[in-house]
Formats: sequence, C-alpha cells, structure tokens
Amino acid sequence: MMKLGILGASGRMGQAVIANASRLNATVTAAVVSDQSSRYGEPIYPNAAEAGVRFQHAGEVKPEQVDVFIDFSLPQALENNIALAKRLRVPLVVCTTGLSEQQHSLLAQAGQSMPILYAANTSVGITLLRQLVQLTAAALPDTDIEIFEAHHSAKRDAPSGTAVVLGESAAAGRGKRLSELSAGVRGDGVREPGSIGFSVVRAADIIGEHTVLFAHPGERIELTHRVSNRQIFARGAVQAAEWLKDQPSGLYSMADMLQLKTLLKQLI
Ligand SMILES: NC(=O)C1=CN([C@@H]2O[C@H](COP(=O)(O)OP(=O)(O)OC[C@H]3O[C@@H](n4cnc5c(N)ncnc54)[C@H](OP(=O)(O)O)[C@@H]3O)[C@@H](O)[C@H]2O)C=CC1
Ligand SMILES: O=C(O)C1=N[C@H](C(=O)O)C[C@H](O)C1
Repeated sequence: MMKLGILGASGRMGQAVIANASRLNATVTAAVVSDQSSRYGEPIYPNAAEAGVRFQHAGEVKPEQVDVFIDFSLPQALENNIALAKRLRVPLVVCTTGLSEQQHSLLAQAGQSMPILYAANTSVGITLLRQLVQLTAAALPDTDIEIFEAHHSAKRDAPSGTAVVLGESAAAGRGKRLSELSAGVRGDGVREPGSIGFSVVRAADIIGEHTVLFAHPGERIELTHRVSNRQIFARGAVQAAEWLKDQPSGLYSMADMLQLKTLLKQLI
C-alpha cells in the first residue's frame, strides 16, 4: 500500500484525502500541519482504533515514513513544502492554487531534480475539459470567451486556479498566452472582441463549478463541470501520487498522468 504524506492535513482537502485514502489503496502515514496549527499532536482518526498517526510538523517527518507527498495547503507554504520533499527525496503532488508566477518557476526548477506534479484541479473531468476548451477556442477563433466559476465562501484565491488554467487552454487554442487575451474579472466597460473574461461567485458551501462560455452574436456554446463532493479531488490526487512515485525527475500534469494526449490522438 502506498504511504502518503499530506501537507495541509488539517484543511478541508487534507481531511478529504485522509477520509478516503484507505478505499483508494493508500495509507496516510504523515499528516503535516503548520507551525501555528492548533491541530498539532492530535490523532488524525480521533474515533478509530487505528489512531497511530498524529498531526505533526514538517521537521519531524522521517524519509522512510512516506512514498509520496500530496500538498493541499496554501501558497505561502509552497517553498517549505518543496524543500521538505527534496530533503527527504520524496516525489510531490502540488494541488494548491493561487500561486504567483515566481512560485510556478519554483515548481519548474524543482522538476529538474525531483518528480513533481502540479494540478490546479485533480478531477479527471477538468483535465478532459481543458482539451475540449482548447479545441473549441481554436475552432471558433472569433468568439468572446467568459469563464464562470463558483466556490464556497471560505476560498481565498480568485479567479480559481481551475478558471485560470481553463483560460490558458482557451488562449492556447488561439495560439496566444492568456496574458495577451485576458480581460480579467469583468466589470464595467466595453468588451474587447475575442477576449477571455472571468466571473467569480463565492457563496455558502459550493464545492467547485466552472463554465466556459463561447459567445457569437446569436449563438452560444457552454461547457460546464460541477463537483458535488471533495472525494473527486481526493481520488484524483491519490491517483496522481500513485503514478508520480515511479516517474523520473520532471514537472508533470494530470494530462501526463492520464496519458490524455495519446488517448485523444487515437480518437481524433
Ligand atoms: N487541485 C485541486 O483539485 C484542489 C485544490 N484546492 C486548493 O487546495 C488548497 C487547500 O484548500 P482547502 O483544503 O479548501 O483549504 P483550507 O484552508 O481548508 O486548508 C489549508 C490548510 O493549510 C494549512 N496551512 C496554512 N498555512 C500553512 C503553512 N504556512 N504551512 C503549512 N500549512 C499551512 C492550514 O492548516 P494548519 O495551520 O492547521 O496547518 C489549513 O488547514 C487551496 O489552495 C485550494 O484552492 C482545493 C480543492 C481542490
Ligand atoms: O479551493 C477550492 O475549494 C478549490 N480550488 C481549486 C481551484 O482554485 O480551482 C479547485 C476546485 O475547484 C476547488
């Protein structure tokens, strides 16, 4: 059974991975929390007999304890999380969103000396949707594109990491970078034709919804993905970890893990 180390273990997603690991053929052997965490020292399964694992600090994790780390923490923890995985020579799946350009460079740099996979969204559905968005943006080069996203009220970053990567896929379909086509989070003002805008909702307990709208005068296409259970993200992250632990150094994506490009080439 794969031994998992969870970074950000006390959070919503950390807890979702812990709750689902055993049915995904994995066991959580390290549950890392921040130095300020109120959960430090608590057992990760408070009511179960198997309560051997306790929330611990990064400095206490031993190399033999973990096969792969999964990071569902916050951007400010990224540098330390990469340093921990490097020090212990353990592959790292990073699922944290809201990363800066500089933090994306850290991921690329880390990929030169260790296996690392970055996914703003670990669901299989979003990985496939990115391909559909790229194809649609290429096939309909003049449409205005708007990316709607809705999440729970405690989410810190906006637009979501998924909205940003969907925007990157749309821009790639038009042979451009997102920075060249982005209209940002839309407010007042006239729209630049063919631009990519973002609309953000934060409310209650919405887990994660994304719609990419392609609009021509008189005609619209909408591609939508909705998640109603965090188990979807947990399952994708554990699947990515299982795959990553056998890879050489490099920076990988969910599409690499699912071998999606090979599959699509066979289909199209
Ligand atoms: N890729 C994907 O599919 C998904 C990605 N996400 C992303 O995952 C991240 C976590 O989401 P979620 O679980 O909802 O967020 P939470 O706020 O619930 O959890 C984040 C946890 O990180 C810990 N933390 C805070 N600061 C640090 C630090 N400096 N070092 C280490 N740990 C720290 C906190 O706990 P403590 O202080 O106790 O350690 C906190 O519980 C977000 O960026 C979110 O956008 C979310 C869902 C799916
Ligand atoms: O914070 C969340 O909850 C989510 N974050 C990710 C993002 O920013 O795209 C993925 C998912 O939609 C849930």
